[in-house]
Amino acid sequence: MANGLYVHSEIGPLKKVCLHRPGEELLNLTPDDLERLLFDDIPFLEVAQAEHDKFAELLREQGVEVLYLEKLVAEALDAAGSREEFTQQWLAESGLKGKEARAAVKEYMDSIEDTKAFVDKCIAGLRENEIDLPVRSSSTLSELVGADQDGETDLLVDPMPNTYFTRDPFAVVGRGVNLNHMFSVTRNRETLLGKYIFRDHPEYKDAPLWYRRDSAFHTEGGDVLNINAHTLAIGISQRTQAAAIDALAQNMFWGDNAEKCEITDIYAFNIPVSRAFMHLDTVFTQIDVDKFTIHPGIMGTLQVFRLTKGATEGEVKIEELNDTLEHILEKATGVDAIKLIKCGGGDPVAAAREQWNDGSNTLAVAPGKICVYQRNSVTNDVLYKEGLDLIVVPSAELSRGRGGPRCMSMPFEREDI
Ligand SMILES: NC(=O)NCCC[C@H](N)C(=O)O
Repeated sequence: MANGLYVHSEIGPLKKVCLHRPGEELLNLTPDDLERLLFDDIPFLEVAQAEHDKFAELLREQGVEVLYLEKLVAEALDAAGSREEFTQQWLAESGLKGKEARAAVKEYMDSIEDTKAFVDKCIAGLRENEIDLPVRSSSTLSELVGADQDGETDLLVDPMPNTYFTRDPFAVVGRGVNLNHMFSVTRNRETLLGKYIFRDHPEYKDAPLWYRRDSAFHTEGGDVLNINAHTLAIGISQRTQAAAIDALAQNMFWGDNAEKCEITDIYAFNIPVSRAFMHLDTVFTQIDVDKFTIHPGIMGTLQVFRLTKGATEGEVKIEELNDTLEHILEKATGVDAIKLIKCGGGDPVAAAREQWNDGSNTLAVAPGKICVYQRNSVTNDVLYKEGLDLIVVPSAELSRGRGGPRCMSMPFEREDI
């Protein structure tokens, strides 16, 4: 069994990370589709790519091996001969209406010889004017009513513009993976990419899954923080339902792969439901052994629960922790004194503005050494003063998707601390 996954913390020296360079999917964003596709503005692709290339280069300079998601998927499909199966599933989840349209898109996708180019196209989406669609057969009501009902759109298949936020469709925990069922229909298609990597890729196949994309409840990787080998923090948020955490705990403690799972304690943080706070990592990330960045807006309002394995088959114990966040984190991490560093330096206006552009969303490449967005200058000054080593990522265009360095990365391997 091949499985090159190993993540036991948020801050251990980063060895391998999975990214996606934003591609033509961003050229298929139009103002009318922004809200549905979970964007707030249309990034300028050329600049977004240059910023992303810089992010990758900065990571490589730190000795991190950068893996590209689309390449991994292509390698997985080629290695296992599973491109046909993938295509069928991608088509089934593409929102295409009618047999004829589906057959025409299938023919077009099959004609792309190179598997990497095919995966890029699956992510980019398809415009109506890209293929010769057969005249509508009028054989189904949905074809007759068509776009008028769904709102005008010139897209035949939606793009997956959020793919560069590799943090969310799956999350590596220990030596296994939460393969998520995501909150939105549009983003849930990204989990298909993960399904084939962790099933078919020569280096990452047969990964034990702690969560499955066909689960009933939704959860996303931005809510998952690896505190240590045995402790997981997870947000109850707009994107992760409490019921998904119940299911995850059940799988980790009692599921088919439970003997491979090292997690014994799951801390569930109930954060306010809003677009600005969509995931736990938009308000809270670990940056050093004893330090976290935090959006001050959530302090004092947090309800926290601890889930542990019960004594009888299938039992999960749940206790509510009534203590300060610092004390709860001290207990979770085993560190004597935890320091919470406020985004925006405590100024509510700077905090709200910089949190909107992911001031609390940092990626650690080692304890105390973190990637941050350049634009969050107030928060970055505070972090410098606290002694952190900052790797500054240009962010004028990347930030328009509402995700920061942590959102744009999924660690596959970290050294233990
Ligand atoms: N972990 C994260 O906070 N990811 C950012 C995701 C942004 C994306 N536009 C979304 O709404 O899902």
